[in-house]
Amino acid sequence: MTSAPKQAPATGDRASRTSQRTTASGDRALRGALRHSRGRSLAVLLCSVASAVAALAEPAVLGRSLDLLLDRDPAAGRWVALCAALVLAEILLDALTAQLTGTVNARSTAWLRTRALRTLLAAEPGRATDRFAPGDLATRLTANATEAGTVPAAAAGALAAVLPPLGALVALVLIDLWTAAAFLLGVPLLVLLLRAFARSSSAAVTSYQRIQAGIADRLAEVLAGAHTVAAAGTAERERRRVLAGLPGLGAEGRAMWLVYGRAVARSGVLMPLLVCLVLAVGGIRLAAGQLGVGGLVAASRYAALAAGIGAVAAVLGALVKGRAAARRTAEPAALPPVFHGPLRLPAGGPGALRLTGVTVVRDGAPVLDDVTLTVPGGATAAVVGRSGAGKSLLAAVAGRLTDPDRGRVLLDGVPMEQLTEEELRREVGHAFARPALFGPTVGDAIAFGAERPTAPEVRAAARAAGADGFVQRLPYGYDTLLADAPLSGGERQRLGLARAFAHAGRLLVLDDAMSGLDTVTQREVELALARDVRAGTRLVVAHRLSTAAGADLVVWLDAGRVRATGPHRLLWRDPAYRAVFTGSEPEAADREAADREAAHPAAAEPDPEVAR
Ligand SMILES: Nc1ncnc2c1ncn2[C@@H]1O[C@H](COP(=O)(O)OP(=O)(O)OP(=O)(O)O)[C@@H](O)[C@H]1O
Repeated sequence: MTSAPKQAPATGDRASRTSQRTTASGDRALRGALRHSRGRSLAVLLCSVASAVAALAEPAVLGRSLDLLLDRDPAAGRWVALCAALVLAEILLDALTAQLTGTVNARSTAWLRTRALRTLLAAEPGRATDRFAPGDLATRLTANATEAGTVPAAAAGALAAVLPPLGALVALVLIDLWTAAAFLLGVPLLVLLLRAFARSSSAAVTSYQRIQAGIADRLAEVLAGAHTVAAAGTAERERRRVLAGLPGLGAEGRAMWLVYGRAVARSGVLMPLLVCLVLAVGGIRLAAGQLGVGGLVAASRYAALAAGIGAVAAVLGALVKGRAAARRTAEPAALPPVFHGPLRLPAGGPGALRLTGVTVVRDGAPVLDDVTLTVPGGATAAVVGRSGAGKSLLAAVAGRLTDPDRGRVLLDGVPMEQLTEEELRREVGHAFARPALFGPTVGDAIAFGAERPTAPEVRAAARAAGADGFVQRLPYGYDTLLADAPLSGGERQRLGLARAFAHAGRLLVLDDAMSGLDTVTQREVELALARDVRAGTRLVVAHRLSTAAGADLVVWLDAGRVRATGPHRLLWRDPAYRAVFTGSEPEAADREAADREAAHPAAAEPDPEVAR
């Protein structure tokens, strides 16, 4: 099946609405993560606030100790001990905060990632990869989720980060109004600095993350197509294409560091200037006898603490980065889930399949157009048609891997979307041309499904799919690790078929699932399917004439529409139908058919069994 173009660029109002929506869903995800680690986040908040309080109390206690020591007051010992206790408490609380922050980060990341993954898997198959390239999705669920996961702890720590500077300012006011006034002179500059930092770093971070995901995506694409790239001799060109984003990434990275560096440099100049100013004013006040030595020491320490407001830039930076990352993680999680109803199928039903007026629209155009057909219960229907006719889409709709935009699909009279998920997946099976195999071992790959078949059932299914022979020859048979089992395309297909057979329900959809089998093996598998697998309705997408000839009914698709349904032998009289298999124009197909008919004469008149 052809995939749709990735993420069309949005423009103007639409782009801004999309951006607002993704920001809102990112923030919602962050609130969820915060709720999930509420207790530990609160502990981070309490520990960091307690540490900040200890840091705030320390200069005052130190100043007081100094004054008492200078006065040779016997109470000085108690104050020195208090000072030491405060320093110790600060160290212990910081260590605890670091440990708790690590836990909160890990839990929040896991929550965000699980949530995104759950919604991705609950969405219609293919929807996510239609909208997001695989490498991009991988980055969103790994690196971006990790960055977003730091937000709850960073938010809890942010309060503690502003507490010492603000508290220090209050302490300055209490110690001496003039020293506080000297410090306040520089505050407007500080505020401007922080605002500029938040604004410019947010844009650079978003752009950096987007380019990074682009590189990851192209890399995943090239790795998946490594054989094609090698065969085409385009490795160098692909290397350049994958890394094409590097200069942009470098530029955004430099921009990020430049913004950060400028903020640090400006605050690096501003802060010592402020402390010097406070010391100068404090010195004048000391000389004037308005301030004691301890007061001056405390004021200088508080000025340094208050100047630490610049460190808030780092916390702010982490929050900005995390929020941008949360937006990216939450975006795929906004895909709508597939709806499942509460109904079950009638017991013992034959698996009659009915499609009425089924239309599937992709990229604004119908790719299945008003398809109506009936496959009687227990019958095998072959779906044939030229490449791109819509066969795979029809198979996906019939097995409810995708929902039609219009029309209905009924199994034994029950609308598919009204079935419970368990009933749907128990009664409707699929096999594909390029199956993905899951499970540590070969046996697990066949057993993979909602309900696990027994080992004899797995073997029986493998026998029916023509897989038992080569599986037995593997070093540990069914227990061979998939990673250690070198499989050809046809062998993979047979394992995929075995998986479908082991879980066969009343409807089995085989989408080109035997294309890699030689004709003799295919015949054997078809016989075994009829003989050894649970009886039911089969919908078989096929390009081979023998499959159409062996089916009870053929559904002939042409450009997304049903051109005719009927038995193969009757459809075969139509040169256009024959051309589907011979690949030639109808006239040439006509000649070929005439030659064939000369060898195997068949009725020539149109037949009422063929529906058009
Ligand atoms: N997700 C999608 N987005 C856009 N177009 C799609 C999507 N899926 C399928 N199509 C289009 O629908 C049409 C039918 O595709 P489908 O895969 O069903 O064809 P097919 O008959 O199975 O072809 P083939 O025999 O080559 O496998 C094609 O033109 C394809 O480009």
